[in-house]
Parts: sequence; structure tokens; C-alpha cells
Amino acid sequence: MSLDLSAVIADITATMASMEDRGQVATYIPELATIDPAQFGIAIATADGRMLTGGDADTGFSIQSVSKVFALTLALGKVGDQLWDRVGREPSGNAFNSITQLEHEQGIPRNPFINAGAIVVADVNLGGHEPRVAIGEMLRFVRYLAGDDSIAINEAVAASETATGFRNMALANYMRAFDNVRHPAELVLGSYIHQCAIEMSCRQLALAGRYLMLDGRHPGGGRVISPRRARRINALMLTCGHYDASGDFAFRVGIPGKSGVGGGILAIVPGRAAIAVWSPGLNASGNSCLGTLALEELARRTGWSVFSPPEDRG
Ligand SMILES: NC(=O)CC[C@H](N)C(=O)O
Repeated sequence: MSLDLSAVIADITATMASMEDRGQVATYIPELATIDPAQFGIAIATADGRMLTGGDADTGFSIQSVSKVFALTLALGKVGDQLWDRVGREPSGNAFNSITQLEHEQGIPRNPFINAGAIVVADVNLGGHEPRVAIGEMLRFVRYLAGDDSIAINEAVAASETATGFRNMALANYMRAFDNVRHPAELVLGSYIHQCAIEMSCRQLALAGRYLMLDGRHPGGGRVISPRRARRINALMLTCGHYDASGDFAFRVGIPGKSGVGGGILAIVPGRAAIAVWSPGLNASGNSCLGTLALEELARRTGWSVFSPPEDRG
């Protein structure tokens, strides 16, 4: 029997609407604390070109750390595998904003998806330019990926994080002491914070993620990255995309995913689908509570998993 994806989405959206435990919205970025936790959205872009949505799929939210996937893609385009001299590829087992490992590991962050790693990636993407140049490049890149020029930065969120981002400033300065951040910390952070403050809806985020389900191809034609690079980014999303809960996410959901403290998650089923879910309430590890639950249910109902034989995937 063929999979009725619309019915699955409708069921999941209804289940999520009835959930009482929705987690806590992030408060350390004051602007994010104002978001209504009652919201939930889901969008699925399929490899055969369909788009299916449920709930608040067209409401914009702060993509936050989901932007680390796009930033990594850009940085690899600039410096290729040399990036791996400055950033590792191992799960950290620590919180997203942890500083502790840097002291013992010579200022080399464990992976590009924790804050320290993403700050090094932002340093690479800055490439001697003003932050506004790097920010403009990032914005153009996500607009091209999603095919949507209306995607923009939420300046209030950026200002809010700029005013309170002491920890990230500490991470940047600490890595500068190891010469693993090469530009002044304020410039790197200016770029990083604006990249995190990009606002997108689930629909836009799922569209932007299509290149990762298509082995690096842009659905509109041409190539964004090579198949090898797309597979590697997916591998990093699976192993490191949810901070110290990455193992739990892989266990429960079984597909690559990257979360952000805005409550969004981009998840990729290679060859099948790019999925975006959003619900602002977070669990203790800083990942969307309902977003994770919805993806777990979606994977169960569809058979989507990077570990299942292809013939068993709906
Ligand atoms: N986990 C996240 O989404 C963190 C991103 C946020 N901008 C920060 O640096 O704290």
C-alpha cells in the first residue's frame, strides 16, 4: 500500500496540538523568550517535487543553529578539506555552548555544529571581509537554496543576542588565543549572530534543505556540492546535529537532523525527503521537544531511516 503522507502529516499535527508538555522556550536570547510555545509546524519537500505541510508551516522562526549546516556548506566551498585542520568531526557529548573541551584540545572544537565549531566556520566565511559581506553571502545562499528571495534576518533577534552573547564572545576570544579564530571576536560574532537570526518558515527551511536529500544537486538544476560532500554533511548531522542528545536523536529518529534553539529542526532522508519541523519549546539539551517527537513519529509511520533497506522506505 502506498504511503499517504498527507494523512500522516495531518495525524502528527493533530497529536502535537494536543500535547501538554511542550518544553521551555529559550530565554538566554531575550527575544526568543517572547515566542508563543503553542505553535507547531511541519513541512516535507519530497524528492519527486511535492511539498506537504501541516500546522504553522508558514510562520517564520529564528533558524539559529540550523544555520550551521548552511554555513558549513559555504566554508567547505571556500577552503575544502582544510577546514578539518581547524574543526573536528566528533560528537562533543557536551552542551551546545560548552567551553571546557577547548582547553585540552588546543582550541580545536569537536565539530562544526557546536557553537565553538560554528564560530570557527564563521571565521572562515568572514575571509577578511566586513561581517555584512559574509552575512549577505549567507542570505543569498539560503535564498538560492530555497528559491525564495523573501528570506531575511530578524534584526530584533540579532540585537538581542548581540546584547547578551557573552559566552559566545568568550568562546571566540578563547579560540583566538589558540590562533584558531583569526579575525577580531566582535567581527566573527557579528557575522555568526546574524546568520543565526535568519528567519524562515518550515516550508522555506525544507526547500533550502533539498540539496542534502538530492546528493548535493539543486532541484532547479546544477550542483550545490558534490555527492561526497553532501553525504559527509548528512553524516555530521546524524552524529553531531543535536549536541549532547545526538545519540538519542539518532536512536529515536534514525535520520540526519540539525536543531536550533529557535525550536526548528531540519532533517534529511537521503533520496526521499527534506523535512523541517518547528515548535519553540525545548528539552533539556536545547532541542525542540515536539519537533523531535514529531520526527520520531514520522520516521515510525513512514519507515524512513538511514538504517532501513531502501525497499522498506515508504
Ligand atoms: N543551539 C543554538 O541554536 C545556539 C545558537 C545561538 N545563536 C547561540 O549561539 O547560542
